[in-house]
Amino acid sequence: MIYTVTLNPSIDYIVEVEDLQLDALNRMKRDLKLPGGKGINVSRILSRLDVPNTALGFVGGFTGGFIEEVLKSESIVTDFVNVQGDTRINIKLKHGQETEINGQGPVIGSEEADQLVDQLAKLTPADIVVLSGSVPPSLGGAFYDRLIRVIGERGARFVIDTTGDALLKALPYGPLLVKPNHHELAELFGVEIQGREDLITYGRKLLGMGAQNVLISMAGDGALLVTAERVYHANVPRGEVKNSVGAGDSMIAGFVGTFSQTGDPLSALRTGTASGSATAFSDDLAERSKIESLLPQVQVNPL
Ligand SMILES: Nc1ncnc2c1ncn2[C@@H]1O[C@H](COP(=O)(O)OP(=O)(O)O)[C@@H](O)[C@H]1O
Ligand SMILES: O=P(O)(O)OC[C@H]1O[C@](O)(COP(=O)(O)O)[C@@H](O)[C@@H]1O
Repeated sequence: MIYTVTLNPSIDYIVEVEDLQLDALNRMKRDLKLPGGKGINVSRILSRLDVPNTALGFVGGFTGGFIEEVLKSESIVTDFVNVQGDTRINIKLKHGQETEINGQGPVIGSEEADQLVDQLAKLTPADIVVLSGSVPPSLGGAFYDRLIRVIGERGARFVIDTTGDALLKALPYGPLLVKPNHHELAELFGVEIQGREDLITYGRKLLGMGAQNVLISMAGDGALLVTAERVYHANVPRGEVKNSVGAGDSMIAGFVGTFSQTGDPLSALRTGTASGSATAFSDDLAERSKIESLLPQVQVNPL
């Protein structure tokens, strides 16, 4: 079974304006409220690809209720811990460019945190846990460490998609996959990345630090998969970009779903890339039909 963990879910409030004027009244051209948070996005795509999974994490208030309702309507299995405060609302402002303002999230108490840890204490070696997104400040910087130690004790595997220190601290535990985008990779090492060779160099550093597979996503330029054996490039299909929020999460879902079924990192890379692009070409996360229609256009080549 695949479990996704979203410590800090969100409603993604997507707002489109024609021409953003600062310090003035702007009127929305279009708006859309979607359940969000990285692990929740992974669960939605896994379910569309018919990969059994359960979404874990913390939800609260009317915003948390909205998320649970939408996931239920999509027949997604959830086992969230309920918290007192409201799940955050993240603003995704489209004004020719995409500007994002993400909230901090509600306070998570220590008993609530313990409940999530207890859920992971029931894992088996056949399970994969996808740990995705930021950690609410009230949980403290070491919370992922705590979860990863429990996952390790149970013999299960894990994927981690987060940034900075939380990601660096997870590497010695041997994550099955990490997926920084090219900007996050540069930030992680405090460097400027000039081209593909630099990306590969820093991708290999992550392997050396413990990751089993490093997937570097490059938005419209596709992705690189760095493994112990080789480096592969996947191109992106052609299409009109509508909303790239959740493209990275969709890529992780496509990769992990296929990898869990085939053990083959190359077909996982193809499905991951098609899933990421299918979401970038959709208003909400991609539908399965869109992912399948793009798959034939994705080619994976060794470098
Ligand atoms: N503009 C785009 N055109 C085509 N595919 C895209 C585009 N943006 C994202 N994707 C797809 O989604 C994947 C992840 O996107 P990316 O923006 O790199 O991740 P993140 O959302 O984590 O920043 C890319 O590798 C690609 O397959
Ligand atoms: O937990 P964070 O880092 O604040 O990110 C949460 C945001 O990331 C998203 O999951 C989208 O992530 P990606 O675009 O990287 O796939 C949104 O749904 C959500 O608003």
